[in-house]
Amino acid sequence: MSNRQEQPLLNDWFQNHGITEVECLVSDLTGILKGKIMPAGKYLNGGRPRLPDSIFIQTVTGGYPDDEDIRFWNPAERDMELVPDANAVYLVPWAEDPTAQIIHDCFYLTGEPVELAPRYVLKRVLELYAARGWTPVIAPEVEFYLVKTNTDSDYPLEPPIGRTGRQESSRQSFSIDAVNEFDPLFEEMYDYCEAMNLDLDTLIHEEGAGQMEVNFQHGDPLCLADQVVMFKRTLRETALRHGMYATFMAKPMANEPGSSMHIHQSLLDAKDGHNVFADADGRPSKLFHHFLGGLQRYLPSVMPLLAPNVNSYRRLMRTETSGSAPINVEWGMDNRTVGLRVPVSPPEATRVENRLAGADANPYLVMAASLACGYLGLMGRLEPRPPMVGSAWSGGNKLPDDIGPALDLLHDCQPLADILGERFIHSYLAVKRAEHRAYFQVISSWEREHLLLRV
Ligand SMILES: NC(=O)CC[C@H](N)C(=O)O
Repeated sequence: MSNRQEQPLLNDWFQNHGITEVECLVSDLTGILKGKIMPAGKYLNGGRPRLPDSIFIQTVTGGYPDDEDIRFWNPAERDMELVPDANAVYLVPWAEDPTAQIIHDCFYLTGEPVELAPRYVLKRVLELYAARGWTPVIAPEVEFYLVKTNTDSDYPLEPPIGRTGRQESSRQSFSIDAVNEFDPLFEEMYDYCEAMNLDLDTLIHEEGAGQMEVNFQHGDPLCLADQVVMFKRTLRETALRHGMYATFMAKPMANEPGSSMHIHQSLLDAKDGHNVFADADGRPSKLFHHFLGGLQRYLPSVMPLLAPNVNSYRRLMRTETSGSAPINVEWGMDNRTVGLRVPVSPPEATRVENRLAGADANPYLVMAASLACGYLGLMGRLEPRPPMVGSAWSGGNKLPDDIGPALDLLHDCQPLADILGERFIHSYLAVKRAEHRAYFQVISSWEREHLLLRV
């Protein structure tokens, strides 16, 4: 069954698959799936689970920010009703009893949507585009590492053991055999993804030891953000079944490159479906340049959504092991040293690849943030700087180099708050600042190593 089904088909779909249980899912700010499990019968009879809106002000460690700002923006823990999106209904292919997993939208009992929900933040940006007669198209690429299981957080992660019984010890970019080391795992991953109608395009080996990348077929941003969320869950589960972990941390190992979530973006005319990023003569259009101008102007301010953790900025630091992680918001044709790569393509596929986001980011928020920056460029008719020809590495880091300064930039950018939602931005800032404080309370091995007997 296609994921683009209509609500009345839900009953039929449940019946065809003999569904007995439903997992009602909502992505929190981090991308962690929160929700409730229900018997299918109750669900089909109209039973709708409720959750408090505080799931959207929860930190990754399960705490809540404790400051004035958050109390102002979230004065009560209000109940929300979870409403299924009939286009986001998937099987749980690994479940013993036939189980559905359904992505839900959140509404207050008074009927208004909950502005704090990442999926809603993306929806409101898409509505702005729809009001102008434009349909954004996105193709995400997600990198990840397979690693040995690791149950003691004090120990660094290690590459897993493949079919040969060995660990990778050198760069194996694009090697088919290095992917096949994990054949049984990937066979199962493909089976699961097929059962869930996740539209994977390609799988490749990336630069790092045990690092892979999957590309998704381009399409509707909301549908693709749902798919990335479901893919992450599916892969983590598959890896566990094969005695490994799959991790989407942005920089899981100090001596290996980080993992990104690149997103290719184009814009269609909603009426006739033509790509408005190309002119009639096939050349990149004025709109394309304004979109790029918006990305250049506003991406530094939206970094906390693309690089949401302390760990995310370790990926973006230029070192011998940083690989091709970008450190700037320059653009260029067919150039992987810039943050905004414009691939050589036929006019109908004219697009920009935003290479800034880490694999650790929430896909709803990455797409919302990037499209919001482009939208501001379109509205303000911003012009980009001239394209970068050749290497952009030497220009220095043009992006915030840590989550703290990144949060300050987001705080100071009113145009982004107007688009993404004032209440969302303030809650997000409070949650991220609380996480940053919690991180600072941990004394690291570096401090014990270098400061213990020297200062
Ligand atoms: N294929 C690539 O471009 C590698 C990207 C790199 N791993 C990053 O983190 O950005």
